[in-house]
Amino acid sequence: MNLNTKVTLFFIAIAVTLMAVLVAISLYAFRSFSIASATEHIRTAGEVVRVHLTESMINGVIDRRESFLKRMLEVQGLRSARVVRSPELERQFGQGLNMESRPDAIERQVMAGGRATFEIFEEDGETMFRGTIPYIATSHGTPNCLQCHQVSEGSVLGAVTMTMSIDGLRDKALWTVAGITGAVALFALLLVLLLRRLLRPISETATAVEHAVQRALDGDFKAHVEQQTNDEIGQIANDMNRLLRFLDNGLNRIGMSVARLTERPATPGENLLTATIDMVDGLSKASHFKQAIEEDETKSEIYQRLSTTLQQEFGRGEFSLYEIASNKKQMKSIIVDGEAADGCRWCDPEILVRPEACRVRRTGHVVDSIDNPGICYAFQPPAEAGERRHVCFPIIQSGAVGSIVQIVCTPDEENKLHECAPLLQVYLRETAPVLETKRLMESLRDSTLRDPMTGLNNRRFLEEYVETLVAGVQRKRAHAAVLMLDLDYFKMVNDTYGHDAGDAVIKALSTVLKQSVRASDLVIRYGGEEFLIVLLDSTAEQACVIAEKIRTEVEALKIQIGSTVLKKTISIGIADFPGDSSTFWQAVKFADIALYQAKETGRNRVIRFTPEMWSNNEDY
Ligand SMILES: Nc1nc2c(ncn2[C@@H]2O[C@H](COP(=O)(O)OP(=O)(O)OP(=O)(O)O)[C@@H](O)[C@H]2O)c(=O)[nH]1
Repeated sequence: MNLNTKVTLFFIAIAVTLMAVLVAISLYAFRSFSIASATEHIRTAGEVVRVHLTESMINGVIDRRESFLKRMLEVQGLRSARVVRSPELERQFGQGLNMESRPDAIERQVMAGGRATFEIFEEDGETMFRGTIPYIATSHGTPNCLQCHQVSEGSVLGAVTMTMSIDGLRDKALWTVAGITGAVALFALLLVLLLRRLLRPISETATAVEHAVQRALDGDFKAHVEQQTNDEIGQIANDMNRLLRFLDNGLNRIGMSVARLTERPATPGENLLTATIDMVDGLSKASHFKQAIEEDETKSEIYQRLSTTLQQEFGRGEFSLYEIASNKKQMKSIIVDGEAADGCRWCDPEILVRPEACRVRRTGHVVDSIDNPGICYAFQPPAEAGERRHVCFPIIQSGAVGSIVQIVCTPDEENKLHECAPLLQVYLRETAPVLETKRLMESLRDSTLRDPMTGLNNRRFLEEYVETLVAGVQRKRAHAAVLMLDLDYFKMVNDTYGHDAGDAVIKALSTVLKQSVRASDLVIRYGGEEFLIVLLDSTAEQACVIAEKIRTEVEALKIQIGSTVLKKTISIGIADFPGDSSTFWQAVKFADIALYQAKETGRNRVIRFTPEMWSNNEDY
């Protein structure tokens, strides 16, 4: 119900109530007036009858009383008039004249009480007013009643009863009330019409403002509120239009800027306000995400955070994160469906060894099988998963695809995935430089811990890693064998064939060493032509077997240097940690002592450290 209707109904209710009160008061007033008027009439007529009766008695023509009473009835409205005698008068003068009937109950009551009585009653459909007035004997009047009547002062001599119709009075009253009511109703109607006319601009402006606000809530700020007056209401319409223009302009600019940032295409008919709020919200979250990954220590932490974001912010359950190796010849599966992984679930595993098979890696563009079904042959979801689509996003680092995010969805999730794709790309754009920085830092750090010629870890790496290594051995209550290896007469190679030949020998040896131990073991280039191997979960006795194998392989190794084939031997010293020493570096020292022993006793041999070697420490 609008304001105009409400106010109209309110005024009509007030007008009706006022008219009802007015009619009630008027009717009551007219009734009181009619009764008072009729009473006065009857009192006057009664007095006339009394004077006439007295005069008739004095003049001896009382027998004409009845004709007088009959003539009285000719007075307009008067319907009956009669006189009755009191018992005292009957006792003195008898029962009365011919027309004089017996007093009725009211007359008897009036004569007994000496007080006039008036009443209204209905007769033959007519409203009648009856009055019965007593005649009281008094000696003070002229003539003196007590001269003729043998009664005491104040006695009732008789009563006159007259009836008159008050229909005429009632009709007049009703017509008057009807006239007043009609006039008031007309006035109220005019008032309501005037009020409605005054309220119309307020009501219409309020309705227009309401519609404009509703459209604004739906993201449409193009509504216009018509200015109908030049007063405050018109000012409200004006201000509303200014506000709408300001919001429309401002939100359009914000929306366009945010849309440019997110590269999100506008959807026709979308709510601009909520879309902008969502986009700003998304950008804010992406910014927090960037801050978080910048503070992450390693790439794997970043990948893990990205995985958690895909699950929690984007509601994705099926996805893969891949990383392209720095030599670009391999691809590593980092996370699949939220879990750390080293294989593929959604793609042909061939991409891991031949990254070119991955379309995103090859093209550097988003690969979307929703828009282009079957676009990538490498996408091979497992049969039990059912029908699936994929959108793969590249994360560009140093101008090339460094990592890949693959999102997998069912056909009915296609739209949802497309909707969140722009924001996801914002996250990936934020991730790219951070991943790149981390990758560079890791590679820089790796280079300081690695010997560039052989690719083996260096002594510095061992120094950094030793704490973890010792903790692992102690936790598992296991043994680690420390092997110290040194090429025999290596100086001779340099001196005879040159430094490059010496380098080639060292490289060939490092390959043999790497291939001779497990991937979990450590092979370290400890010095120039000196190497250190830590065999984890291995006692010195088991290490002796491996060391012997290394020795024989090196002995059999043929290194081609130009037209010459070189053959070298190696000496190896072995110590057991913690079997020989409770500290790791002491075990290294013991392995070195054993190596020295091997050199001293002829080279090309494996010597296991014994405590006696240490007791002769001063020899070394
Ligand atoms: N080519 C080459 N030579 C190196 C490298 N690092 C150390 N050397 C050389 O390796 C030689 C080490 O020789 P020595 O430790 O004196 O002893 P050796 O000749 O190996 O004899 P023994 O160890 O006693 O059997 C030195 O001449 C170093 O210059 C390297 O990276 N490349």
